[in-house]
Amino acid sequence: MSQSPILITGGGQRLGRYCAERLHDDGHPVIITYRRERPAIEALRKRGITALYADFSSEASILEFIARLKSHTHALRAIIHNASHWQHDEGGACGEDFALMFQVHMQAPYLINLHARALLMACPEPMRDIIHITDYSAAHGSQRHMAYAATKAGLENLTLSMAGRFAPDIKVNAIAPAGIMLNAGDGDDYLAHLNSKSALPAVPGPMVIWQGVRYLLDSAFVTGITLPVDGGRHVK
Ligand SMILES: NC(=O)C1=CN([C@@H]2O[C@H](COP(=O)(O)OP(=O)(O)OC[C@H]3O[C@@H](n4cnc5c(N)ncnc54)[C@H](OP(=O)(O)O)[C@@H]3O)[C@@H](O)[C@H]2O)C=CC1
Ligand SMILES: Nc1nc2c(c(=O)[nH]1)N=C([C@H](O)[C@@H](O)CO)CN2
Repeated sequence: MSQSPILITGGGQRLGRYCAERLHDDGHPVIITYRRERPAIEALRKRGITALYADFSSEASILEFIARLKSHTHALRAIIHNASHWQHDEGGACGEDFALMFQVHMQAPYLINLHARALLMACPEPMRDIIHITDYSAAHGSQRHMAYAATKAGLENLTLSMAGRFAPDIKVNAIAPAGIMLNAGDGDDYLAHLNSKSALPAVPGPMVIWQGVRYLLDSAFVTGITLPVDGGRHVK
């Protein structure tokens, strides 16, 4: 059983919440970050999961979160960067949206990994992990989500740099999902559109991401990879 907590950002809903709950079920102490207080956050607290407020929209707010994290724990078993702002490019170039996605997808993982490295090194367990949740579009582009895909590509590149810099003490890997969960308002047409893009047509839900997280946490000989969890889009 893990004694040092696992931090997962954006753990208040959807994929992050599902993985936070499974990690807790597996006996890991879990810390999630959230921005908006709501019943789901209280429900996680009632399960024994720690919820820390974090807004990754500026360097100052990222550093403020890191300071609170360090006052909350002296060690971490793993950091899972799941938080994300998903914004399309429609309506013309919007620099503010690009800047926000840079902050959330690149600057927050960069600063948290560098500043929290000592917390991972203080973990007495044999393995320590950083996992970046990126996106299929990081390696393939997206005509409707160009800024989103570009900032996820930056996170994917950070995986390579930090895997080399943090080895052998800390493993650094990424998971690149595609079409995992629908959003409110997604209709049958969009579901059919998603299924048409995959060799394995399905919108599987968060279990498949949890399986990837568990694999990476348990694998002592894997670092610097991006694990595609996308239904085989690249072979379609
Ligand atoms: N869902 C899917 O099918 C796919 C998902 N992915 C990736 O998987 C991960 C999880 O996806 P999903 O669960 O749908 O994600 P969500 O869109 O539900 O976002 C996850 C969390 O990110 C947090 N967040 C957003 N902006 C900020 C910010 N500025 N500061 C701090 N936290 C922020 C939110 O916290 P709060 O709610 O507390 O405000 C939110 O709960 C993401 O990285 C996503 O890009 C990739 C491909 C497919
Ligand atoms: N932060 C988010 N990123 C992404 C989401 C999401 O809901 N939040 N969704 C996708 C999927 O491609 C979705 O459109 C189909 O499941 C991509 N990234």
